[in-house]
Amino acid sequence: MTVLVINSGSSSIKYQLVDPESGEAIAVGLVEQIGESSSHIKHTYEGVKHEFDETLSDHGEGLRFVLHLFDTIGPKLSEAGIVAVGHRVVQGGRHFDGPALITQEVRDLVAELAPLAPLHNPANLRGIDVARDLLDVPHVVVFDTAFFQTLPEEAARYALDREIADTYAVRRYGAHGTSHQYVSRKAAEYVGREDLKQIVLHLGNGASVSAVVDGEAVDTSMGLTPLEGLVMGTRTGDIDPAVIFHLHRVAGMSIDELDDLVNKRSGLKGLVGENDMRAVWDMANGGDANAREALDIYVHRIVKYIGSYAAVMGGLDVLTFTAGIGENDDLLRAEVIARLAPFGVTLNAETNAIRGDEIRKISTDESSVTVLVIPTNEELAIARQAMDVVAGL
Ligand SMILES: Nc1ncnc2c1ncn2[C@@H]1O[C@H](COP(=O)(O)OP(=O)(O)O)[C@@H](O)[C@H]1O
Ligand SMILES: CC(=O)OP(=O)(O)O
Ligand SMILES: [Mg+2]
Repeated sequence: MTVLVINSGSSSIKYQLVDPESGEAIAVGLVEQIGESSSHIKHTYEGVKHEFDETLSDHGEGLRFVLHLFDTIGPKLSEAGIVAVGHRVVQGGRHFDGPALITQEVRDLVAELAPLAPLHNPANLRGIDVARDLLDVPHVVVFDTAFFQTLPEEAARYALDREIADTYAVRRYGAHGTSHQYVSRKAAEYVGREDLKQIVLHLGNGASVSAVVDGEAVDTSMGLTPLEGLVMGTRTGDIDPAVIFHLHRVAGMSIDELDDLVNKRSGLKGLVGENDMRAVWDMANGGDANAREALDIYVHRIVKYIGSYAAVMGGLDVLTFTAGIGENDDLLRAEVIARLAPFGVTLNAETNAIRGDEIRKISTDESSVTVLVIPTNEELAIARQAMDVVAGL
């Protein structure tokens, strides 16, 4: 029994054929740079990584290519015991507080919500359409926003004209919820207690932070769209919204140009020209002052959120780093923790230097807060939620 999980990002598709019970990934792959002149595809099966360069104009073509790889390299999808396909969808608005079987109505809602996740929902939708066309099993959508449906109104409602906000469904929906839920549960299991005040830092290309009390989300940094909050690979995170009006008025930029600026040409990319954190470190180590400043801005924003969420929760028991940067960048973690020294948080430099897929505690036993690194696994979480839906059919 297996589940095929499809996680379409803004310019990528991550996929896994996974056994939801054991958690074993039977085949995993990644398609990158979709829509650029050459896309790169990696497909790993039976311990062998197969790589290709191919022109793939959109996510539909990308997914067709991937499904073809299963037939040529393996495992053959018709013989893989697939009982469901699980799709990641970033924006579910207020319609979904859990996974949903894809029906025409659900598909239409995902399409309708596209303006609230412009980099993600259209790509998610293309993946859904192609996969439904080619695989005749139940398809389930798992929403990034579902975990944040419990946010109290004081965190979810913006101080905006109430009628306008409600008419146009303007509020904080959050994103990366599947990861924040998976990681905060793992953290609770690790420390052996449910009654915890936790902060989860999901630092990937997109980045977000959540505050979780006794397993429920009470605040998160992404907002109406995945633009608000932390500094990201190409997104600004928090800025004064007046920056938009100002640039529209003084620089004559259109709304679409400004949308593109803040979503695709800002963040690390806007500050130093590179959106890959490893490249930013290389530049900073080579003496590039802008790159060092970008790291400072990145860390400053994270520390600001940790402080405010600790205050919102009235304390902090566990702080967890996850996703590409959170899991792999020990230097960045050390810089964040060093800034928390006045609050009694202390780093264990030895465990912080460990690399790998194991959960590890990177604070000392004396530290006022337990600091963990927990690899996220959105694909496994999606596979398990898809199984729950299928089991109820
Ligand atoms: N060893 C590393 N040090 C610093 N950053 C890393 C390292 N490995 C990966 N990353 C960063 O992780 C990010 C991608 O994270 P990921 O969670 O895969 O993002 P997404 O799911 O949004 O594509 C990239 O910015 C990459 O630079
Ligand atoms: C919501 C979001 O930013 O997702 P990703 O990090 O996959 O781009
Ligand atoms: Mg991601």
